[in-house]
Parts: sequence; C-alpha cells; structure tokens
Amino acid sequence: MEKHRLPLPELHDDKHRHKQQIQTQASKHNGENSNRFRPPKNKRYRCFLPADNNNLNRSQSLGSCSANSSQIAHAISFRGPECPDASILPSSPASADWSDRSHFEQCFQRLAKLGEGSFGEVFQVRDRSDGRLYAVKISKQLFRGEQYRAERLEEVRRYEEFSGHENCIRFIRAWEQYDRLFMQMELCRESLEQYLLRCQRIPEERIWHILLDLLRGLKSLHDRNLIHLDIKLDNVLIGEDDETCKLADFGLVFDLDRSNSRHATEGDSRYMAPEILQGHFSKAADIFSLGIAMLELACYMDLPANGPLWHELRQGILPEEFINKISLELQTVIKSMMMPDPMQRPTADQLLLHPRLQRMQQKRQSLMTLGQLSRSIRRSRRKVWGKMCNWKTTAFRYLFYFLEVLHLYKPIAPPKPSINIAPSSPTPTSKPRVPPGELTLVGSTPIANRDCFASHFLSGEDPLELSQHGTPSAINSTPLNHNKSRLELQKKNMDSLDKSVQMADFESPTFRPSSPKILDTSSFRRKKLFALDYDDE
Ligand SMILES: Nc1ncnc2c1ncn2[C@@H]1O[C@H](COP(=O)(O)OP(=O)(O)OP(=O)(O)O)[C@@H](O)[C@H]1O
Ligand SMILES: [Mg+2]
Repeated sequence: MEKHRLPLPELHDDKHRHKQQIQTQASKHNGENSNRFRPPKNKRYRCFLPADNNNLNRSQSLGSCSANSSQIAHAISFRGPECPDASILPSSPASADWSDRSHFEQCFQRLAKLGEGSFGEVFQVRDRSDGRLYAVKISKQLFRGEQYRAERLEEVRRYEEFSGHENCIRFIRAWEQYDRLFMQMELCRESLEQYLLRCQRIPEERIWHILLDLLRGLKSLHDRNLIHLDIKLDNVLIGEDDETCKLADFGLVFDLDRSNSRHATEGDSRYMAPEILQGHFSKAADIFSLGIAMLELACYMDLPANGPLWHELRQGILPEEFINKISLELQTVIKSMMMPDPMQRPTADQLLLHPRLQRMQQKRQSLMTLGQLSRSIRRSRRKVWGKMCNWKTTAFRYLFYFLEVLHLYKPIAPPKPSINIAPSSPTPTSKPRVPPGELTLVGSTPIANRDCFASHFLSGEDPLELSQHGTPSAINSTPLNHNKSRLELQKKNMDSLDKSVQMADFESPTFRPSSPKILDTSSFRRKKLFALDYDDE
C-alpha cells in the first residue's frame, strides 16, 4: 500500500525577529535560494529543470524540444520601427566551430551566477564582441505552451517599456532559443536584499534616498496604469556605477486597463498587501509592498511569510521594539503606506509630495543642474579659449606684418651663404631638398608654421577635435589661412626660404634653421595651447 507522508506543520514564533544572515554572500552568488519563506507562486507550469541546467548546450536543448525553429535564436522586441536594431540579433563573434552552440554561448562568456528567482537564473556575462559586462536572465522553464510563452514575452515588453527610466533597470535585448527566453540587461552591483544582509544597519538618510528612487520608479509604472505586484528587496537592484536603486523583475506586471484581475498573479507573500487575498489588485497593493519593504530595510526585520505576525502587520500593528529605532517622520510614512485599508494609503504622487522627499528632489535637481551647468561652462570656456588663441594668433600676425611693412622685421632672413659650401657641392639638379619634416622646424614663424600644420589637417575640421590628435588647435583654425594676400606673402617667404635652404649645408654646425626670435613665438603659442589642454581636463 502506498504510504502518504503528512505535511509537516509550520511552526511560528509569536515574536518578530531581526533578519538573520541565513545565507552568506558567496552562497547567494552561487545561486542558492536564500528565501526560506518564499511562498509557492501561482504558476501554471511548475516544471523545474534539474539543478545543473546551466550548460545550455544544444544536445540538452534538443532533448527537450522538438526539432523545429525553436533551435534558431529569434530576437524578441516590442520596440517600434524607430528602434530597428532591437529586433536583429548581433552576429556572434565566435568561430564557425561554435555554430552548434547556443546564441548565448557564442556571444557571451559566462562568468558567475548572480541570482535565481522562481522564473529565471541570472548570470554575469562578458560580451565577446565588446568585452563589456552584462547580466543575462535565462528562463528556467521551457516554453510548454503559447500562453506561458506569451507571459514571458510580456515581461520583455515591460523591460523595454521602462528601460529608459533612471530608476528602472536598463534592458538591452531579448531572444528565444531552445524554448527558453534570454534577456540581456545592464549589470547591477547587487540587490537591495543582498545590500541589507551585507550592511545590516542602513543609515536613515540612505533609506529616504532609496524610498525616493523606488517611488519615482513606481510612479512611472502607475502613471501608465500598470502595477508591479512583486515589489520586494530582491527585486530592487543597485546600479554598478552609482547608488541609484532600480526596479527590476517585471514578470508579474499587471495592466489595469487591459487585463482581467483573474489573470493577475500575486507576488511574494511576505510583501503582499492584505486585499490581494480577496483578489483586489490595485496600485495601493504596490504601495503596501513598498512600505513593508522599507520597514524591513529600516529596522532590519525578518518579515513573516504567514501566521499571526503576518496578519498583525496587515492590521497596522507594527512591532514597537523595531519601529521605535527609526525617526517619527519615517515611522509615519511607513505606517501610512501600510494602512490596512487600501483607500487610505497615499499614492506614489502624494508620497513624492512629502516635504522631506520634496527637499531631496530639489537638492537632486539642483545638483543635476549644477552638473549640467559646469559641463556647459567647461565646454564654452574651451570654445572661448580656442577663439582667444585665434585672436592672439591673428594679432601677432598683424603685428609682424606691420613690422614687416615698416622694415623693422624680416620674417625669414635668408641665411648667409656658408663658407662651408664646398666646391664639390651637388649640381643644381641634385641640390639637397628640404625634407618635409624639416620644414616644420624651419618654418616656425607664425606664417610658415601655420601653413605647415594646415597642410597636414583639414581646415574645416573642429579645432578641438584636431587638438586631440596632438595638433595645436589655434594654429589650424587661423582665419589667415584663407587670406589671399597673406598667402602670397607667405609664398614669397617660402620661396626665399627654399632658396636659402638650397644653399645651406645641413650638416654644417653653423646652420640655424630659424632665428631664436621666431622659435620663441612658436614656443609661446605652444605653451598657451598646453595651458588650454590642461584647462580642458
Ligand atoms: N541585472 C542584474 N544585475 C545583477 N543581478 C541581477 C540582475 N537581475 C537579476 N539579478 C539577480 O538575480 C535575482 C533573480 O532575478 P529576477 O528577480 O529577475 O528573477 P525572477 O525569477 O523573475 O525572480 P522572482 O522569483 O522574484 O520572480 C535577483 O534577485 C538579483 O539578485
Ligand atoms: Mg525576482
């Protein structure tokens, strides 16, 4: 006779507890699920793959799906024609021997497992084409039916929809292959859950900043009449470069306009609003989840998944020993978000009007404006410096021309015929010509130097860009380049220079390619340009 084991009774403490570090960071990264209290989700297809399903090679996949187009990677995108790249998969940089591998393996090198939820496993990967790091979420279950596939694809649509918001995770692309969904997104540092386990006590100022980030992210969903339904610390990620918190995991997002609430799926029971039990799905449910997540974060409290404590928290009874540790201001906000009656909870818009959050937003705004301002000041200062250098160059040129006209200055005096010119010096046909490199040195007068550089670079180019090639920008952008009479004058100078050079013995120690005065001018200019470059940095 078949024996049935009775389910073990759930034992509950009747006291709230602090979160325990039940899982080390390392084991979290290895993908072990820390969530002891995680309730089973309302899923139609519970068919988990074996634990060692990381190697998504073709043979494994072939065994799990019929030989059809599912073996070919297909891009998935709901972006319109304005973003045609999204619907094209980039060609893999891997060699032809890898053609039997999945698109994922061809394009990415898997580095580590970042986490695992009920729907997917997330890996840290390196893109083989650009060497950058990303996160790729691979669905755990195979597409066993159109309905399930449509639900997963809906998640892609939501990721794409909110990708541009600074408090939502940035999404790159998605594709399906071997009846699995792959989603490439920005790599984040850690989840808020991991952050809390690491820090344990988070300063209240930081809590307010996190609340502001999440309210802004939530507002972007609520403004579109969408509800997240799975707000929890594990689904909030902290950006790699900054401390910005981003909403992630749009797998359960529910459209209040289009969907029937029968199709809504509740999220983690630890964060679930009480009215969800009666099947009432509303924006207020997200506010409750965010409120209780803030309580967990601020008080380092272990949230119950069920039992009497679960009900107490939903009746507005918050444990004194925990809540007393935070300021009255934060207590009030959290309590209002956790009101048992959803109608009494404030909306995301109303919460964003809280004086403290308002002040923080203004501060952020002014910091942002300041950043933009300093950037634009730097840019315009660079432009002004460039122009000033041009003016100075022009002024010097006019001064030299003026002196030239007054016969007080000779730009390039032909060097005296050297006594070293040997009678055996080459015939006119084999006279030593000036190598192009030497011209730069010889013609270091404002005029000659200018045209040496101008001949190397296009005058139409942005001088600042040219300066990145190590070329003095002001020289290149001189307006005198286009001055016909100046060019004629310069041509005359060059002719005389050429003549003198032809006569000169380059080996002779007495030969001086240019006068010290002229070199001084150019070094002055160079100094100025260095100052300009330094200033830009
Ligand atoms: N872009 C990312 N960068 C870094 N870590 C990530 C990223 N995306 C997800 N993770 C990690 O992977 C975990 C699981 O990801 P996610 O929540 O998207 O999966 P899920 O299966 O939909 O989860 P759930 O059970 O909440 O529905 C996250 O909690 C987080 O720790
Ligand atoms: Mg998740």
